[in-house]
Amino acid sequence: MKMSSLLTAGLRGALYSTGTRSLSSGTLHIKEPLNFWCGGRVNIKDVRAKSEPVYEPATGRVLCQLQACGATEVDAAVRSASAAFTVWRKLAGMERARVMLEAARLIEKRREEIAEIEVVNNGKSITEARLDVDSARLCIEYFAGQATVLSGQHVQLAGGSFAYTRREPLGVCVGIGAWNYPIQIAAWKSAPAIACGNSMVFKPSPVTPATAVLLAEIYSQAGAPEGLFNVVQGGQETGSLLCHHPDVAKISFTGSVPTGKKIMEMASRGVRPVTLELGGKSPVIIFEDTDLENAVRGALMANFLSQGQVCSNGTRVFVQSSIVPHFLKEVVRRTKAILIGDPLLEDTRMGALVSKPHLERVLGYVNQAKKEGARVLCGGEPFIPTDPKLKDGYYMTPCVLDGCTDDMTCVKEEIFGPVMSVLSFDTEDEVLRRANDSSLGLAAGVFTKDIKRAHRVIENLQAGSCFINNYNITPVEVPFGGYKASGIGRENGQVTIEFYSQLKTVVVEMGDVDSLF
Ligand SMILES: NC(=O)c1ccc[n+]([C@@H]2O[C@H](COP(=O)([O-])OP(=O)(O)OC[C@H]3O[C@@H](n4cnc5c(N)ncnc54)[C@H](O)[C@@H]3O)[C@@H](O)[C@H]2O)c1
Ligand SMILES: C[N+](C)(C)CCCC=O
Repeated sequence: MKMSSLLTAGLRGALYSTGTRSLSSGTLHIKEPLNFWCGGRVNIKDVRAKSEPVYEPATGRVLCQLQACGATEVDAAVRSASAAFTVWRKLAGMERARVMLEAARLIEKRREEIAEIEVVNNGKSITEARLDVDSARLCIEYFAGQATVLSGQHVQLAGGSFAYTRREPLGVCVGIGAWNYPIQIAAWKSAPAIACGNSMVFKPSPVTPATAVLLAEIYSQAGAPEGLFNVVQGGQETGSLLCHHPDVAKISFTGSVPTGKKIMEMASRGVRPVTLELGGKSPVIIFEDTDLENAVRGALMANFLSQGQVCSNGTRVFVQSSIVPHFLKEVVRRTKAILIGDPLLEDTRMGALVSKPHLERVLGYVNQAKKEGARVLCGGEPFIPTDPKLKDGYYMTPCVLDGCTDDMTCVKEEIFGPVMSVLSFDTEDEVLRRANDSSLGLAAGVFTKDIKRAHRVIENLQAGSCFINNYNITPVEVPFGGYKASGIGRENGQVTIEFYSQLKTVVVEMGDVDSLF
C-alpha cells in the first residue's frame, strides 16, 4: 500500500470524518494494519496470532487489537530489509540524503496529524507531541547532511603504496523502541541507520504501536526502496525473534535496563553490535548562588515532561540547604499550577500516564515514599478530569517529595512518573559523591552562576548527557546516551555514524610482493 492511502479511513476514519484536521479524545479507532514491509502495510494472516488491546490513555478506551508478529512475519520483514539493503547501500550519500530530506519535508507537512495520533496512543500533551515530531524531522534532516559527508581516509605507505579506509554500512539493523517517545525513537534510530546505507526493521512498543507505521509510509513516499524501513508489531517474543534472526547485523534498543541486558545477551550470541539507550535516575544539583527562578523552571523540566516518563529525567533534585525552603515554595506553587487533563487540548500541560498498570506502579512508589518517611508537599494522587469522557483515563497529580534521603526507594529506583524527590546538601564534595552513588548514569544537571564550579562539577559527574543551567534539552546535533548501566553507544550527533557503520581497510601495493617464502 502506498502513500496515497496514508492514514486513510481505518486509522483516520473517526478523526477526519468531519472534514476537520483535528482529532478529539475518544474518537479514534485504528483499523488499518500497523505492520509494514515490502513497501506497504501488512495484515497478519495467522488467525492463531496472539492479540492484545491497545489503549487510549486519556480515556482508557481500547483503540485497537494488536496482533504480535511471529517467526514468519519477522522473517518476511527481515527479507524485505535485506532486499532494500542491496540497493540502498550502493547509492551515493547525496542520493540517500535526497530521500531523507523529502521524508523530513513530508513529516513537517503532516506534523499535526502525526502529533495527534501520538497523543491519542501515548497520552502526552499535544504541545509536547509536536516537539517530538519536530525532533524526528530534525534528526532525519541532520543525518541527511551526515550521509553526504561519509568518507574514509587515505594513508600513504612506503614505496608509493598506500591504504584507504571505506566507511561501510552494517546491513539490516533492528530497532526496538520504548513507549514514551514512539515517533522520536523511531526517527532517532532509523535516520543514522539509513544515512549510513543500512536498512531497518523497527519494532515499536506494543503499548504505542500507532505512529511508527506512519514513518514507514513517509520514507516510502519519499522514494526509499521497498523494505528500507519496516515495522513489525509485537512484544517480547517478537523482539526476541528479531534479536535472534541470523540476517540481522545490529540491534539498537531503547527501553529498560533489565530488557537491555537481555538484548545484549542475545546480540552476543551472533557477535553483533548493540546500541542500548536505557533507564536513568539522574541528579540535578542546585547551588545556592543560582538564579533560583531559572533553577525552579529547570527542575520542573527535569521532572514533569511527558508525565515524568522520560529516561533522562533529573528525579533526584539536590538543593543546597540554605535555599531549600525558597526552592520548595516556588517548585510546589508551580507544580500545583500544572494544568492536567485532555492531552489534545492546547492549554493542557500534563496528560495521562501511558497505562493503568503503570499509573498504579507510580502511585505505589508515592505510597512507599510516604511509608519510608518522605513528605508529600503536593500531588501524588489519582486525578479525574471533569470531562466525563476522561473519567477512565490514567491521570495523576504531579508530586513533589521533601525530606528524602539517599536510601529511600523513591531516590534509588527509576519511577518513570511525575514524582520529584528533593534532597538537601551542604558541600560540593558531598553532593558529587551522593549524585554519583547510582548504578545508572544517563543524565545530570548543574545550576549555578559560578562558571568554574559548573564545569568542575560536570567533569566529576558520572553521566553521559549533562546540562549546565538547563535540563532535558536534546538538540539532534549533539550525542545523547548514558554512562554505567544507562547504556552503550550514542544517538544523535556525528559520533552516531560510528555506531551504524564499519570501517574497511584496503592496503594497495604499488610494487611487487616481497615474499618471505
Ligand atoms: N535512554 C534512552 O534514550 C531511553 C529513552 C526512552 C526510554 N528509556 C527507558 O525505557 C524504559 C521504559 O520503556 P519500556 O517500559 O517500554 O521498556 P521495556 O524494556 O519494557 O520495553 C522496551 C521494548 O523492548 C521490547 N522487549 C521487551 N522484552 C524484550 C525481549 N526479551 N527481547 C526483545 N525485545 C523486548 C518491548 O516490547 C519494547 O518494545 C525506562 O526504563 C526508560 O528509562 C530510555
Ligand atoms: C527529548 N527528551 C525529553 C530529552 C527525551 C529524550 C528521550 C528520553 O526518553
